[in-house]
Amino acid sequence: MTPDAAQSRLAELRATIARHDELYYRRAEPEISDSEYDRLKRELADLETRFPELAVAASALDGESPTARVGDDRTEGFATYRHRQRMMSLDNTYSPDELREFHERLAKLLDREELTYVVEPKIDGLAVSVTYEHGKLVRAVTRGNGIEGDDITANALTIRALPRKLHPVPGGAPLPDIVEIRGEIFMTLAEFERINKLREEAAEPLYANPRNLAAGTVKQLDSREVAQRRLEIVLYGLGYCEPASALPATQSAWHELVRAWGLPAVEKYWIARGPDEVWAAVQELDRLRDAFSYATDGAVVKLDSLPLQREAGATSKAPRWAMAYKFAAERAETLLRAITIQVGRTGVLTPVAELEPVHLSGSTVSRATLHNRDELARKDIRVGDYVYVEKAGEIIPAVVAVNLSRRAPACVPYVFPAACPVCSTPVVQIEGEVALRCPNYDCPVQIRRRAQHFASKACVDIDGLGIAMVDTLVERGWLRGIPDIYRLRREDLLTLGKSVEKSTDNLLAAIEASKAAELWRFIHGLGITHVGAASAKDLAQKFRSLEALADARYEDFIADKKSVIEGIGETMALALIEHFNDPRNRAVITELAALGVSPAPPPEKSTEPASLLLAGKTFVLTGTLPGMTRDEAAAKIEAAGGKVSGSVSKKTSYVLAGAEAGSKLAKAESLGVPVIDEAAFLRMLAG
Ligand SMILES: NC(=O)c1ccc[n+]([C@@H]2O[C@H](COP(=O)([O-])OP(=O)(O)OC[C@H]3O[C@@H](n4cnc5c(N)ncnc54)[C@H](O)[C@@H]3O)[C@@H](O)[C@H]2O)c1
Ligand SMILES: [Zn+2]
Repeated sequence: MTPDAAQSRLAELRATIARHDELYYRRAEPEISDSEYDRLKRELADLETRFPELAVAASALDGESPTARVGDDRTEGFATYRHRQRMMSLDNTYSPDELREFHERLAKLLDREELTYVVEPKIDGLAVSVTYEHGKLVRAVTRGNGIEGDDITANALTIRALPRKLHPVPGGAPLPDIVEIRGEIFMTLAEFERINKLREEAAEPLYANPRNLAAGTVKQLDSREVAQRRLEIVLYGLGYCEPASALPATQSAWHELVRAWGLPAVEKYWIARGPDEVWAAVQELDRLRDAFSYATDGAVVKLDSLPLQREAGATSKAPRWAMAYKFAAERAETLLRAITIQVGRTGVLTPVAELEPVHLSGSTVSRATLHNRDELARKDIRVGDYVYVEKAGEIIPAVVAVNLSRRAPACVPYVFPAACPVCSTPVVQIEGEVALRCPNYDCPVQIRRRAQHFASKACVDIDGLGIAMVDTLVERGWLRGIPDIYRLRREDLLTLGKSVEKSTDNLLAAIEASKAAELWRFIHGLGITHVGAASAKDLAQKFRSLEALADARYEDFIADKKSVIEGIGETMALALIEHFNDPRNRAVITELAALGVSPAPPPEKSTEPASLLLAGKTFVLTGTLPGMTRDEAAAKIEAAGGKVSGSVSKKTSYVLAGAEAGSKLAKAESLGVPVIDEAAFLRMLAG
C-alpha cells in the first residue's frame, strides 16, 4: 500500500468508525454487526502500526484515534458524573494465539512464569458503575467517555434485581464507606421478545437485539417509560473502594464478596493457572453460555491477583491485565435473490435482503436487513451475489459482506429507487438523517401503519382491528386515514367473507366503544414522533382534550427554558408542534370529533392535597406487582401522604404484596396486618 492510499484509507476508517461509535454508544442503533465493526477497527489499528507517522498526523489534525479512546456514550439530558476511578474498555481478540501472547506479555512484564487468571463471561449489555456509600445505593452512572458518564440513577432504580442496600457479610469486614462497583445492565431474551412483539403489533420498527434495547432503555429520559421494561444487572468489577483495606486480594474473592453483599454476580467463573487452563475455561464457557440469563459475546480473562493487576497497569484505553476473547459470530453464505424496500409508518425506506434460505445459529434465515441506501452502497451488495450473513449478538441477522469470488459478471450495482415503491412519490432525504423517506402523507403503506398503530393494544386498543384486518380495509379502499375507522359501514364489511356477520358486529361494537377510550390512548395513537404512552398520559393530564393539545404553543411546553410539564422536554414539544402544524393532522382531530369520538380525560388531579388519603398509613411492599414497580408504588404512597417502611411490624397499616412475596408476607399474616394486592391498592388510592 502506498502512503497516499494508506492516508486516505486511514481518514476514511477514522470517519466511518466515529460514525458507528455515535450510532452504537449514543443512539443504541448500530447499523453494522459487532464483528464487522471489530474488523474495521482492526484494519485501522494495523494501518496505524504500519504507518505510525500518518497516524500521528491524523491525530494531530482531528483528535485521538478511535483505537486509543473509549467509546463515548454520554447523551443530552442527563447530568454527568465523574467516576472516582476511570472506567476502561478491554483489548479484544478473536484469535487463540493472541490470547496466548497476552499471557506471554504479562509474564514478561511482571517477570514471572506462573500466573493465575480468572476467566469470566463477557456480558453483552452496557457498562454501568454503581456506587454504594455505607452500604446504601447512591448512584448509577454509565461509562461515558471513561472519565465521566451519564447519571442514570433514576432509571437504574427501576431494576428490581439491584439492591438498595448491601448486606454486611456476617463475621466479615465492615461495609466500605464508598465503593464503586462495575457491571453490566442487560435485558433477557424473553423480555426483549415481549417488547418487540408489542412493537410489532403497534407497527413500530423492531429492535435488533437485547443489548441495543437495554442501552436505548437506560438512556430514556422518562424513568416511567423505563419502568415498563424489565432491565437486569450483573456486577463483576471493582472500581473504587474506600477504605482500600476493605478489599480482597483477588478478583475471584471479589466475585464472592459481590455475591455475599447480595448483588447479582456472574453465574460462573473459572480460576485458571496458565494459558492452557485459560483456553480450556474459555471453551467450557462457550459450551455453557447459552444457559446464562444474559447474552455473552466472549470471555474476559483477568489476572486474579489485584496487587499484580495494579503492577501491570493500563494503557490509555484498557487495562494490561485483562483481555477479552470474543467468540466468532456464526456466519453462512447464501444467494441474495432480491432486494425489497419496506416503507415504515413515517415513510422511511428500508432495504431488505431476500435470501435463499440458509441455516444459521439454530434457525433458518431468509431475510436480513440491509439498513439503508448508504450501507448498501458501501458494501456494494448486488442482487445475484453470494453474501455472508451473520448473527452475533444480533437476533435479526445482517448481511455483512459479499463473496466477490462468486460474483457473476451479469451482476450490476443495485440502484436504490428514487421513488416510493408503493405510491411512486419521489423520495426525499431529511436533513441530518441517512434515511430516505416517502413524503406522501397518503401513501397506502403509511396509512396502513398509522391505522395499525392507532388500533393496537398499546394505543386505542380496538379488538378485531389487527394488522391483517387493517391491511384488508386499506386494500379495499375503505381506510384512507385514521378517522375512516369510524366511518366503516356494516354492509361493506359483510362483503369480506361468508359467515362474517358475528365478527363484523363485534368489530363495529369495539369501534363504537373505542370512541370513549381514555384520552392518552388517542394521543399515543396519533403516532407523533417521540410521544410514548407515558408522555401521552402527561399530555392528557395537562391538556384534557385533543383540541387543546393540537392548539398548544411552544410556551405551553417550555417557559424560561424549562419544561412546563414534567417529562415533556424541548424535543417532544417541537415534535408536537410540527405534527399539528400540518393541516392534515389537524383535520384528523376535527374529523374524529365530528364522528362522535369523545376521549375520556383523566380524573382531575385534586387540588386538595391528596396527602390526606393515606396520611398516617404505613405500607410495606413485597413481591412483584403486576402493573408497577415497587418504586412506583412507593412513589404513589408517598404522594398520597403515606409512608413506606422496609419491615413489617405491628405498626404497619398494610402489606402490599405481589407475586413471589417472601417472608414479609408470612410475618404480616402472623401479626394480623392486612395484606392487599395491587388492585385493592389502586382502589384505595382512588378513594
Ligand atoms: N456494531 C457497531 O456499530 C459497534 C460500534 C461500537 C462498538 N461496538 C462493539 O463494542 C465493542 C467495543 O466496545 P467497548 O469499548 O464497550 O468494549 P468491549 O465491549 O469490547 O469491552 C469492554 C466492555 O466489556 C464490558 N464487560 C462485559 N463483561 C465484562 C467482564 N466480565 N469484565 C469486564 N468487562 C466486561 C464492560 O462494559 C467493558 O466496558 C466492539 O468490540 C464492538 O463489538 C459495536
Ligand atoms: Zn409512498
